[in-house]
Amino acid sequence: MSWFEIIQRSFFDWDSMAAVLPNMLMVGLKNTLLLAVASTFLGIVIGMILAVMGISRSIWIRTPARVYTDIFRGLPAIVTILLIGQGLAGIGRQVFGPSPYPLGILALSLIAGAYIGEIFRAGIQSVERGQLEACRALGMTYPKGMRLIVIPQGVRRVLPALVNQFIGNIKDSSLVYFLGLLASERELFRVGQDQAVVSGNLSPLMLAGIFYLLITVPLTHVVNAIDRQLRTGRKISTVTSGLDEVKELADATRGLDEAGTVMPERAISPSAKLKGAALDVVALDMAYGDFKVLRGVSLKAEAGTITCVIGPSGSGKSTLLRCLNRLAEPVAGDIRLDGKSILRTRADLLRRRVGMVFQQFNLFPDHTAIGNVQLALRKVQGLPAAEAKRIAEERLAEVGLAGRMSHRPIDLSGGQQQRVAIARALALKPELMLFDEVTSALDPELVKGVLNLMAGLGKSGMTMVVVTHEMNFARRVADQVVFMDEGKVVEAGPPEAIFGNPQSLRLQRFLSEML
Ligand SMILES: Nc1ncnc2c1ncn2[C@@H]1O[C@H](COP(=O)(O)OP(=O)(O)OP(=O)(O)O)[C@@H](O)[C@H]1O
Repeated sequence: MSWFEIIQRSFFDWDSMAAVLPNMLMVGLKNTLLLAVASTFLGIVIGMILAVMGISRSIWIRTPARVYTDIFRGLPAIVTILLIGQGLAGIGRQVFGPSPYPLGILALSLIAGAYIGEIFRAGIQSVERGQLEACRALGMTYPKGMRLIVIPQGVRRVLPALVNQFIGNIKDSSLVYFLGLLASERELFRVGQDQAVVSGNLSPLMLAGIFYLLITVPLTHVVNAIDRQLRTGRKISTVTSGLDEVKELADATRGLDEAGTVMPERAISPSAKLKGAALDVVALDMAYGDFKVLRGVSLKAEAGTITCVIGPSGSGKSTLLRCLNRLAEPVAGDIRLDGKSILRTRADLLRRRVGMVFQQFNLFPDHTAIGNVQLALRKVQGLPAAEAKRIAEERLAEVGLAGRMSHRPIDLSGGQQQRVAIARALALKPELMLFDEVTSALDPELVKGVLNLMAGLGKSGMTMVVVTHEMNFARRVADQVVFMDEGKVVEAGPPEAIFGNPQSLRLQRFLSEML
Protein backbone atom coordinates (compact mmCIF):
# COMPACT_ATOMS: atom_id res chain seq x y z
CA MET A 1 0.00 0.00 0.00
CA SER A 2 1.43 3.38 -0.99
CA TRP A 3 1.87 6.14 1.56
CA PHE A 4 -0.83 8.08 -0.22
CA GLU A 5 -3.29 5.19 0.21
CA ILE A 6 -2.38 4.81 3.92
CA ILE A 7 -3.03 8.50 4.53
CA GLN A 8 -6.25 8.44 2.53
CA ARG A 9 -7.57 5.38 4.40
CA SER A 10 -6.63 6.73 7.81
CA PHE A 11 -7.87 10.30 7.45
CA PHE A 12 -10.05 10.68 4.37
CA ASP A 13 -12.31 7.64 4.27
CA TRP A 14 -15.37 9.45 2.90
CA ASP A 15 -17.75 6.56 3.75
CA SER A 16 -16.85 6.68 7.47
CA MET A 17 -17.19 10.45 7.42
CA ALA A 18 -20.60 10.26 5.74
CA ALA A 19 -21.73 7.64 8.28
CA VAL A 20 -20.89 9.89 11.25
CA LEU A 21 -21.98 13.22 9.72
CA PRO A 22 -25.63 13.27 10.94
CA ASN A 23 -24.59 12.38 14.49
CA MET A 24 -21.75 14.87 14.35
CA LEU A 25 -24.14 17.66 13.38
CA MET A 26 -27.16 16.82 15.54
CA VAL A 27 -25.35 15.67 18.67
CA GLY A 28 -21.64 16.58 18.58
CA LEU A 29 -21.86 20.12 17.23
CA LYS A 30 -24.90 20.96 19.33
CA ASN A 31 -23.26 19.78 22.56
CA THR A 32 -19.90 21.38 21.86
CA LEU A 33 -21.56 24.75 21.25
CA LEU A 34 -23.76 24.34 24.30
CA LEU A 35 -20.82 23.52 26.56
CA ALA A 36 -18.74 26.39 25.18
CA VAL A 37 -21.52 29.01 25.30
CA ALA A 38 -22.74 28.00 28.77
CA SER A 39 -19.24 27.89 30.27
CA THR A 40 -18.26 31.20 28.64
CA PHE A 41 -21.42 32.86 29.94
CA LEU A 42 -20.94 31.55 33.48
CA GLY A 43 -17.21 32.26 33.20
CA ILE A 44 -18.02 35.91 32.36
CA VAL A 45 -20.21 36.19 35.46
CA ILE A 46 -17.50 34.61 37.66
CA GLY A 47 -14.79 36.65 35.91
CA MET A 48 -16.61 39.96 36.43
CA ILE A 49 -16.98 39.25 40.14
CA LEU A 50 -13.29 38.27 40.38
CA ALA A 51 -12.22 41.39 38.47
CA VAL A 52 -14.21 43.74 40.70
CA MET A 53 -12.80 41.95 43.76
CA GLY A 54 -9.31 42.05 42.23
CA ILE A 55 -9.25 45.85 41.91
CA SER A 56 -10.71 46.42 45.37
CA ARG A 57 -8.71 48.60 47.73
CA SER A 58 -9.28 46.06 50.53
CA ILE A 59 -6.75 43.26 50.79
CA TRP A 60 -9.50 41.06 52.33
CA ILE A 61 -11.50 41.28 49.12
CA ARG A 62 -8.51 41.12 46.76
CA THR A 63 -6.89 38.06 48.33
CA PRO A 64 -9.71 35.49 47.83
CA ALA A 65 -9.93 36.55 44.17
CA ARG A 66 -6.17 36.13 43.82
CA VAL A 67 -6.19 32.67 45.46
CA TYR A 68 -9.10 31.50 43.28
CA THR A 69 -7.34 32.71 40.13
CA ASP A 70 -4.04 31.09 41.07
CA ILE A 71 -5.72 27.73 41.72
CA PHE A 72 -7.97 27.48 38.69
CA ARG A 73 -5.45 28.99 36.29
CA GLY A 74 -2.62 26.88 37.66
CA LEU A 75 -4.29 23.46 37.54
CA PRO A 76 -4.42 21.58 34.22
CA ALA A 77 -8.00 21.74 32.90
CA ILE A 78 -8.38 17.98 32.97
CA VAL A 79 -7.49 17.83 36.68
CA THR A 80 -10.17 20.39 37.52
CA ILE A 81 -12.73 18.64 35.35
CA LEU A 82 -12.07 15.27 37.01
CA LEU A 83 -11.95 16.73 40.53
CA ILE A 84 -15.24 18.58 40.08
CA GLY A 85 -16.96 15.98 37.87
CA GLN A 86 -16.06 12.95 40.00
CA GLY A 87 -15.52 14.54 43.39
CA LEU A 88 -18.91 16.25 43.33
CA ALA A 89 -20.67 13.48 41.40
CA GLY A 90 -22.84 12.55 44.41
CA ILE A 91 -24.05 16.12 44.92
CA GLY A 92 -24.38 16.55 41.15
CA ARG A 93 -26.70 13.52 40.93
CA GLN A 94 -28.92 14.94 43.68
CA VAL A 95 -29.07 18.41 42.16
CA PHE A 96 -28.97 17.79 38.40
CA GLY A 97 -29.91 14.11 38.03
CA PRO A 98 -27.76 11.30 36.59
CA SER A 99 -26.07 13.30 33.80
CA PRO A 100 -22.49 14.49 34.49
CA TYR A 101 -23.01 17.19 31.86
CA PRO A 102 -23.92 20.07 34.26
CA LEU A 103 -20.85 19.34 36.37
CA GLY A 104 -18.78 19.45 33.18
CA ILE A 105 -20.20 22.90 32.44
CA LEU A 106 -19.48 23.97 36.03
CA ALA A 107 -15.86 22.80 35.84
CA LEU A 108 -15.31 24.52 32.48
CA SER A 109 -16.91 27.71 33.86
CA LEU A 110 -14.73 27.74 36.96
CA ILE A 111 -11.63 27.45 34.78
CA ALA A 112 -12.86 30.04 32.28
CA GLY A 113 -13.82 32.40 35.13
CA ALA A 114 -10.21 32.52 36.35
CA TYR A 115 -8.92 33.55 32.91
CA ILE A 116 -11.82 35.91 32.15
CA GLY A 117 -11.37 37.57 35.55
CA GLU A 118 -7.76 38.36 34.68
CA ILE A 119 -8.82 39.62 31.24
CA PHE A 120 -11.43 41.96 32.77
CA ARG A 121 -9.08 43.13 35.50
CA ALA A 122 -6.37 44.02 33.00
CA GLY A 123 -8.98 45.77 30.81
CA ILE A 124 -10.40 47.82 33.65
CA GLN A 125 -6.95 48.75 34.94
CA SER A 126 -5.89 49.82 31.45
CA VAL A 127 -8.51 52.59 31.46
CA GLU A 128 -6.71 55.90 32.04
CA ARG A 129 -6.90 57.30 35.57
CA GLY A 130 -8.28 60.52 34.11
CA GLN A 131 -11.54 58.78 33.18
CA LEU A 132 -12.43 58.07 36.80
CA GLU A 133 -11.20 61.52 37.81
CA ALA A 134 -13.51 63.07 35.23
CA CYS A 135 -16.41 61.03 36.64
CA ARG A 136 -15.61 62.15 40.16
CA ALA A 137 -15.16 65.76 39.08
CA LEU A 138 -18.68 65.57 37.62
CA GLY A 139 -20.07 64.54 41.00
CA MET A 140 -20.30 60.78 40.46
CA THR A 141 -19.46 58.48 43.35
CA TYR A 142 -16.65 55.94 42.87
CA PRO A 143 -19.04 52.99 42.25
CA LYS A 144 -21.11 55.03 39.79
CA GLY A 145 -18.05 56.16 37.84
CA MET A 146 -16.79 52.57 37.71
CA ARG A 147 -20.18 51.22 36.61
CA LEU A 148 -21.01 53.87 34.01
CA ILE A 149 -17.61 54.58 32.49
CA VAL A 150 -14.58 52.59 33.61
CA ILE A 151 -15.92 49.01 33.56
CA PRO A 152 -17.77 49.31 30.21
CA GLN A 153 -14.65 50.87 28.67
CA GLY A 154 -12.42 48.13 30.08
CA VAL A 155 -14.75 45.38 28.87
CA ARG A 156 -14.91 46.86 25.38
CA ARG A 157 -11.12 46.87 25.22
CA VAL A 158 -10.89 43.18 26.09
CA LEU A 159 -13.48 41.93 23.59
CA PRO A 160 -10.81 40.27 21.41
CA ALA A 161 -9.41 38.45 24.43
CA LEU A 162 -12.92 37.31 25.39
CA VAL A 163 -13.52 35.86 21.93
CA ASN A 164 -10.18 34.07 22.29
CA GLN A 165 -11.38 32.65 25.59
CA PHE A 166 -14.54 31.40 23.87
CA ILE A 167 -12.34 29.62 21.33
CA GLY A 168 -10.42 28.08 24.25
CA ASN A 169 -13.70 26.91 25.79
CA ILE A 170 -14.74 25.26 22.53
CA LYS A 171 -11.53 23.25 22.58
CA ASP A 172 -11.65 22.52 26.32
CA SER A 173 -15.22 21.21 25.99
CA SER A 174 -13.69 18.07 24.45
CA LEU A 175 -12.19 17.22 27.86
CA VAL A 176 -15.61 16.77 29.43
CA TYR A 177 -15.80 13.33 27.80
CA PHE A 178 -13.65 12.04 30.68
CA LEU A 179 -16.75 12.26 32.87
CA GLY A 180 -18.50 9.53 30.88
CA LEU A 181 -21.24 11.28 28.92
CA LEU A 182 -24.50 9.69 27.78
CA ALA A 183 -24.76 9.05 24.02
CA SER A 184 -27.04 12.07 23.51
CA GLU A 185 -24.64 14.35 25.41
CA ARG A 186 -21.48 13.66 23.49
CA GLU A 187 -19.62 16.53 21.93
CA LEU A 188 -17.71 16.66 18.64
CA PHE A 189 -14.57 14.90 19.84
CA ARG A 190 -16.39 12.03 21.57
CA VAL A 191 -18.74 11.45 18.62
CA GLY A 192 -15.73 11.31 16.30
CA GLN A 193 -13.76 9.05 18.60
CA ASP A 194 -16.62 6.57 19.08
CA GLN A 195 -17.16 6.29 15.33
CA ALA A 196 -13.38 5.95 14.78
CA VAL A 197 -13.46 2.80 16.90
CA VAL A 198 -16.34 1.41 14.78
CA SER A 199 -14.81 2.30 11.39
CA GLY A 200 -11.27 1.35 12.36
CA ASN A 201 -9.79 4.59 10.96
CA LEU A 202 -9.39 8.19 12.08
CA SER A 203 -11.61 9.81 9.45
CA PRO A 204 -14.52 10.48 11.87
CA LEU A 205 -12.05 12.17 14.19
CA MET A 206 -10.71 14.09 11.22
CA LEU A 207 -14.27 15.27 10.53
CA ALA A 208 -14.58 16.38 14.16
CA GLY A 209 -11.34 18.32 13.68
CA ILE A 210 -12.76 19.98 10.57
CA PHE A 211 -15.82 21.05 12.55
CA TYR A 212 -13.64 22.55 15.27
CA LEU A 213 -11.76 24.53 12.63
CA LEU A 214 -14.99 25.63 10.96
CA ILE A 215 -16.01 27.26 14.23
CA THR A 216 -12.68 28.55 15.52
CA VAL A 217 -11.03 29.91 12.34
CA PRO A 218 -13.82 32.41 11.51
CA LEU A 219 -13.87 33.42 15.17
CA THR A 220 -10.12 34.08 15.02
CA HIS A 221 -10.78 36.43 12.12
CA VAL A 222 -13.52 38.14 14.11
CA VAL A 223 -10.95 38.65 16.91
CA ASN A 224 -8.49 40.19 14.45
CA ALA A 225 -11.17 42.48 13.02
CA ILE A 226 -12.26 43.69 16.47
CA ASP A 227 -8.64 44.17 17.42
CA ARG A 228 -7.93 46.24 14.31
CA GLN A 229 -11.06 48.31 14.88
CA LEU A 230 -10.11 49.02 18.50
CA ARG A 231 -6.56 49.94 17.63
CA THR A 232 -7.28 52.22 14.70
CA GLY A 233 -10.67 53.54 15.83
CA ARG A 234 -13.53 54.41 13.54
CA LYS A 235 -12.80 56.18 10.32
CA ILE A 236 -13.06 59.89 10.85
CA SER A 237 -15.85 61.01 8.58
CA THR A 238 -15.43 64.74 8.95
CA VAL A 239 -11.84 65.62 9.61
CA THR A 240 -11.50 69.21 10.68
CA SER A 241 -8.27 70.98 9.99
CA GLY A 242 -6.91 73.48 12.47
CA LEU A 243 -7.84 76.22 10.00
CA ASP A 244 -11.45 75.03 9.75
CA GLU A 245 -11.67 75.01 13.48
CA VAL A 246 -10.31 78.50 13.84
CA LYS A 247 -12.97 79.70 11.36
CA GLU A 248 -15.68 77.70 13.08
CA LEU A 249 -14.71 79.20 16.40
CA ALA A 250 -14.78 82.68 14.99
CA ASP A 251 -18.54 82.31 14.60
CA ALA A 252 -19.05 81.18 18.16
CA THR A 253 -16.42 83.04 20.09
CA ARG A 254 -15.10 86.50 19.52
CA GLY A 255 -12.90 88.30 21.94
CA LEU A 256 -9.18 88.02 21.15
CA ASP A 257 -7.58 90.15 18.49
CA GLU A 258 -4.77 88.90 16.23
CA ALA A 259 -2.15 89.43 18.93
CA GLY A 260 -4.13 87.30 21.36
CA THR A 261 -5.32 90.32 23.26
CA VAL A 262 -8.68 89.82 24.86
CA MET A 263 -11.33 92.37 24.05
CA PRO A 264 -13.87 91.84 26.80
CA GLU A 265 -16.67 93.80 25.22
CA ARG A 266 -16.75 91.24 22.41
CA ALA A 267 -16.18 88.16 24.50
CA ILE A 268 -19.02 85.62 24.39
CA SER A 269 -20.85 84.61 27.47
CA PRO A 270 -23.17 81.68 27.99
CA SER A 271 -26.86 82.42 27.79
CA ALA A 272 -27.41 81.00 31.26
CA LYS A 273 -26.19 83.40 33.92
CA LEU A 274 -24.35 81.54 36.62
CA LYS A 275 -24.04 82.25 40.31
CA GLY A 276 -20.44 82.40 41.47
CA ALA A 277 -19.25 81.47 44.94
CA ALA A 278 -16.65 83.38 46.96
CA LEU A 279 -13.57 81.23 47.56
CA ASP A 280 -11.40 81.42 50.63
CA VAL A 281 -8.36 79.16 50.99
CA VAL A 282 -6.81 79.31 54.44
CA ALA A 283 -3.31 78.03 55.32
CA LEU A 284 -3.69 74.91 53.21
CA ASP A 285 -1.19 72.05 53.57
CA MET A 286 -1.13 69.01 51.33
CA ALA A 287 1.39 66.17 51.22
CA TYR A 288 1.99 63.02 49.22
CA GLY A 289 3.42 60.80 51.95
CA ASP A 290 6.29 62.74 53.50
CA PHE A 291 6.57 65.08 50.54
CA LYS A 292 4.90 68.40 51.35
CA VAL A 293 3.41 69.77 48.14
CA LEU A 294 1.42 72.70 49.54
CA ARG A 295 2.69 74.69 52.53
CA GLY A 296 0.28 77.13 54.07
CA VAL A 297 -1.37 78.28 50.86
CA SER A 298 -3.90 81.08 51.39
CA LEU A 299 -5.87 82.97 48.78
CA LYS A 300 -9.21 84.69 48.38
CA ALA A 301 -11.31 85.04 45.24
CA GLU A 302 -14.48 87.07 45.15
CA ALA A 303 -17.57 85.61 43.56
CA GLY A 304 -17.60 85.91 39.76
CA THR A 305 -13.89 86.72 39.40
CA ILE A 306 -11.07 85.03 37.50
CA THR A 307 -7.95 83.99 39.43
CA CYS A 308 -5.00 82.83 37.36
CA VAL A 309 -2.44 80.66 39.12
CA ILE A 310 1.03 80.76 37.58
CA GLY A 311 4.37 79.31 38.62
CA PRO A 312 7.14 76.94 37.63
CA SER A 313 6.52 73.26 36.96
CA GLY A 314 6.11 71.26 40.18
CA SER A 315 5.25 74.30 42.29
CA GLY A 316 1.93 72.72 43.36
CA LYS A 317 -0.54 74.58 41.10
CA SER A 318 -2.45 71.48 39.96
CA THR A 319 -2.45 70.06 43.47
CA LEU A 320 -3.98 73.27 44.80
CA LEU A 321 -6.68 73.07 42.12
CA ARG A 322 -7.36 69.40 42.91
CA CYS A 323 -7.76 70.26 46.60
CA LEU A 324 -10.47 72.76 45.66
CA ASN A 325 -12.78 69.95 44.50
CA ARG A 326 -11.18 67.39 46.80
CA LEU A 327 -9.70 65.15 44.14
CA ALA A 328 -6.77 65.62 46.50
CA GLU A 329 -7.39 65.86 50.24
CA PRO A 330 -5.50 68.55 52.15
CA VAL A 331 -3.87 67.57 55.45
CA ALA A 332 -4.35 70.93 57.18
CA GLY A 333 -5.99 74.29 56.65
CA ASP A 334 -9.42 75.05 55.25
CA ILE A 335 -11.22 75.81 52.00
CA ARG A 336 -14.43 77.81 52.19
CA LEU A 337 -17.07 78.44 49.57
CA ASP A 338 -19.32 81.36 50.45
CA GLY A 339 -17.89 81.18 53.96
CA LYS A 340 -18.64 77.47 54.56
CA SER A 341 -15.90 74.88 54.83
CA ILE A 342 -16.02 72.34 51.99
CA LEU A 343 -13.89 69.85 53.89
CA ARG A 344 -16.83 68.75 55.98
CA THR A 345 -19.30 68.19 53.11
CA ARG A 346 -19.56 65.00 51.05
CA ALA A 347 -17.06 65.21 48.20
CA ASP A 348 -19.54 64.10 45.51
CA LEU A 349 -22.04 66.75 46.62
CA LEU A 350 -19.32 69.42 46.68
CA ARG A 351 -18.35 68.53 43.09
CA ARG A 352 -21.83 69.37 41.87
CA ARG A 353 -20.94 72.98 42.76
CA VAL A 354 -17.34 72.88 41.52
CA GLY A 355 -16.62 72.05 37.87
CA MET A 356 -13.23 71.05 36.54
CA VAL A 357 -11.61 70.95 33.10
CA PHE A 358 -8.43 68.92 32.67
CA GLN A 359 -5.32 69.32 30.55
CA GLN A 360 -5.98 65.97 28.85
CA PHE A 361 -9.72 66.66 28.31
CA ASN A 362 -10.68 63.27 29.85
CA LEU A 363 -13.75 62.94 27.63
CA PHE A 364 -15.55 59.60 27.68
CA PRO A 365 -14.49 58.00 24.38
CA ASP A 366 -17.52 55.71 24.08
CA HIS A 367 -19.94 58.65 24.24
CA THR A 368 -20.69 61.28 21.63
CA ALA A 369 -20.12 64.98 22.36
CA ILE A 370 -23.70 65.38 23.49
CA GLY A 371 -23.52 62.09 25.40
CA ASN A 372 -20.53 63.42 27.32
CA VAL A 373 -22.40 66.57 28.29
CA GLN A 374 -25.66 64.80 29.12
CA LEU A 375 -24.25 62.01 31.25
CA ALA A 376 -23.88 63.83 34.56
CA LEU A 377 -27.09 65.80 33.99
CA ARG A 378 -28.93 62.47 33.77
CA LYS A 379 -26.98 60.32 36.20
CA VAL A 380 -25.89 62.84 38.82
CA GLN A 381 -28.58 65.50 38.69
CA GLY A 382 -31.30 63.02 37.68
CA LEU A 383 -32.81 65.29 35.01
CA PRO A 384 -35.29 63.80 32.53
CA ALA A 385 -33.75 62.84 29.16
CA ALA A 386 -35.41 65.65 27.17
CA GLU A 387 -34.32 68.32 29.64
CA ALA A 388 -30.75 66.99 29.77
CA LYS A 389 -30.63 66.94 25.96
CA ARG A 390 -31.88 70.51 25.71
CA ILE A 391 -29.27 71.78 28.17
CA ALA A 392 -26.48 69.78 26.50
CA GLU A 393 -27.43 71.15 23.07
CA GLU A 394 -27.42 74.70 24.40
CA ARG A 395 -24.03 74.34 26.08
CA LEU A 396 -22.46 72.71 23.02
CA ALA A 397 -23.84 75.43 20.76
CA GLU A 398 -22.35 78.06 23.07
CA VAL A 399 -18.89 76.58 22.72
CA GLY A 400 -19.24 76.51 18.91
CA LEU A 401 -20.01 72.83 18.48
CA ALA A 402 -23.62 72.88 17.31
CA GLY A 403 -22.61 70.91 14.24
CA ARG A 404 -20.61 68.25 16.06
CA MET A 405 -22.98 66.97 18.72
CA SER A 406 -23.02 63.38 17.47
CA HIS A 407 -19.27 63.11 17.01
CA ARG A 408 -17.27 60.89 19.30
CA PRO A 409 -14.10 62.37 20.86
CA ILE A 410 -11.91 60.43 18.42
CA ASP A 411 -13.59 62.28 15.55
CA LEU A 412 -12.92 65.71 17.07
CA SER A 413 -9.77 67.81 17.11
CA GLY A 414 -8.03 68.58 20.40
CA GLY A 415 -9.57 72.05 20.54
CA GLN A 416 -13.03 70.69 19.91
CA GLN A 417 -12.55 68.01 22.54
CA GLN A 418 -11.52 70.61 25.08
CA ARG A 419 -14.59 72.68 24.25
CA VAL A 420 -16.79 69.62 24.80
CA ALA A 421 -15.08 69.17 28.17
CA ILE A 422 -15.81 72.82 29.02
CA ALA A 423 -19.46 72.42 27.93
CA ARG A 424 -19.68 69.23 30.03
CA ALA A 425 -18.53 71.05 33.16
CA LEU A 426 -20.62 74.15 32.40
CA ALA A 427 -23.80 72.13 31.98
CA LEU A 428 -23.85 71.48 35.72
CA LYS A 429 -23.93 75.24 36.40
CA PRO A 430 -20.88 75.29 38.66
CA GLU A 431 -20.40 78.10 41.12
CA LEU A 432 -16.65 77.58 40.93
CA MET A 433 -14.88 76.35 37.80
CA LEU A 434 -11.34 74.98 37.83
CA PHE A 435 -9.21 74.93 34.67
CA ASP A 436 -6.02 72.89 34.89
CA GLU A 437 -3.65 73.94 32.08
CA VAL A 438 -6.43 73.33 29.61
CA THR A 439 -4.51 74.57 26.58
CA SER A 440 -1.22 72.79 27.23
CA ALA A 441 -2.14 69.73 25.16
CA LEU A 442 -3.43 71.75 22.20
CA ASP A 443 -1.81 72.62 18.89
CA PRO A 444 -0.75 76.28 18.92
CA GLU A 445 -3.37 77.40 16.39
CA LEU A 446 -6.17 76.03 18.59
CA VAL A 447 -5.02 77.59 21.87
CA LYS A 448 -6.44 81.00 21.11
CA GLY A 449 -9.93 79.68 20.48
CA VAL A 450 -10.12 77.93 23.84
CA LEU A 451 -8.63 80.92 25.70
CA ASN A 452 -11.14 83.11 23.94
CA LEU A 453 -13.95 80.88 25.11
CA MET A 454 -12.65 81.03 28.69
CA ALA A 455 -12.40 84.81 28.53
CA GLY A 456 -16.08 84.83 27.61
CA LEU A 457 -16.95 82.49 30.45
CA GLY A 458 -15.39 84.97 32.83
CA LYS A 459 -18.41 87.18 32.16
CA SER A 460 -20.89 84.45 33.06
CA GLY A 461 -20.88 85.14 36.78
CA MET A 462 -19.17 81.98 37.99
CA THR A 463 -15.88 82.11 39.88
CA MET A 464 -12.94 80.74 37.91
CA VAL A 465 -9.52 79.51 39.06
CA VAL A 466 -7.26 78.95 36.07
CA VAL A 467 -3.87 77.27 36.25
CA THR A 468 -2.09 78.44 33.14
CA HIS A 469 1.22 78.98 31.40
CA GLU A 470 -0.42 81.53 29.06
CA MET A 471 0.94 84.74 30.55
CA ASN A 472 -0.80 86.93 28.00
CA PHE A 473 -4.14 85.43 28.95
CA ALA A 474 -3.46 85.89 32.67
CA ARG A 475 -2.36 89.47 32.14
CA ARG A 476 -5.47 90.46 30.15
CA VAL A 477 -8.25 88.39 31.67
CA ALA A 478 -7.44 87.76 35.33
CA ASP A 479 -8.88 89.79 38.16
CA GLN A 480 -6.00 88.52 40.27
CA VAL A 481 -2.85 86.54 39.56
CA VAL A 482 -1.33 84.16 42.10
CA PHE A 483 2.33 83.19 41.70
CA MET A 484 3.30 79.92 43.37
CA ASP A 485 6.71 78.39 43.94
CA GLU A 486 7.72 75.34 46.00
CA GLY A 487 4.21 74.84 47.33
CA LYS A 488 3.77 78.40 48.57
CA VAL A 489 2.04 81.52 47.32
CA VAL A 490 4.95 83.87 46.75
CA GLU A 491 3.01 86.84 45.38
CA ALA A 492 -0.62 87.58 44.59
CA GLY A 493 -2.30 90.67 43.24
CA PRO A 494 -3.90 92.32 40.24
CA PRO A 495 -2.23 91.43 36.92
CA GLU A 496 -0.80 94.94 36.48
CA ALA A 497 1.13 94.57 39.74
CA ILE A 498 2.26 90.98 39.18
CA PHE A 499 3.41 91.53 35.59
CA GLY A 500 4.27 95.23 35.80
CA ASN A 501 5.94 95.41 39.18
CA PRO A 502 6.99 91.96 40.46
CA GLN A 503 8.40 92.21 43.97
CA SER A 504 10.18 88.93 44.60
CA LEU A 505 13.30 87.76 42.84
CA ARG A 506 11.64 84.41 42.12
CA LEU A 507 8.72 86.00 40.26
CA GLN A 508 11.05 88.32 38.36
CA ARG A 509 13.14 85.34 37.26
CA PHE A 510 10.04 83.30 36.36
CA LEU A 511 8.57 86.11 34.26
CA SER A 512 11.84 86.77 32.48
CA GLU A 513 11.86 83.10 31.43
CA MET A 514 8.20 83.03 30.41
CA LEU A 515 7.79 86.33 28.57
N1 LIG B 1 0.05 61.64 42.91
C1 LIG B 1 1.22 62.15 43.30
N2 LIG B 1 2.03 61.43 44.08
C2 LIG B 1 3.22 61.94 44.49
N3 LIG B 1 3.69 63.17 44.16
C3 LIG B 1 2.92 63.91 43.35
C4 LIG B 1 1.65 63.46 42.88
N4 LIG B 1 1.12 64.42 42.09
C5 LIG B 1 2.01 65.43 42.08
N5 LIG B 1 3.08 65.13 42.83
C6 LIG B 1 4.25 66.00 43.08
O1 LIG B 1 3.78 67.18 43.67
C7 LIG B 1 4.50 68.30 43.19
C8 LIG B 1 3.53 69.33 42.68
O2 LIG B 1 2.85 68.80 41.56
P1 LIG B 1 1.78 69.64 40.77
O3 LIG B 1 1.29 68.79 39.64
O4 LIG B 1 0.77 70.16 41.71
O5 LIG B 1 2.65 70.84 40.22
P2 LIG B 1 2.33 71.89 39.09
O6 LIG B 1 2.82 73.19 39.59
O7 LIG B 1 0.92 71.79 38.68
O8 LIG B 1 3.29 71.40 37.93
P3 LIG B 1 3.06 71.43 36.34
O9 LIG B 1 3.04 72.87 35.94
O10 LIG B 1 4.27 70.72 35.80
O11 LIG B 1 1.78 70.70 36.09
C9 LIG B 1 5.44 67.79 42.12
O12 LIG B 1 6.72 67.68 42.68
C10 LIG B 1 4.90 66.43 41.78
O13 LIG B 1 5.93 65.56 41.41
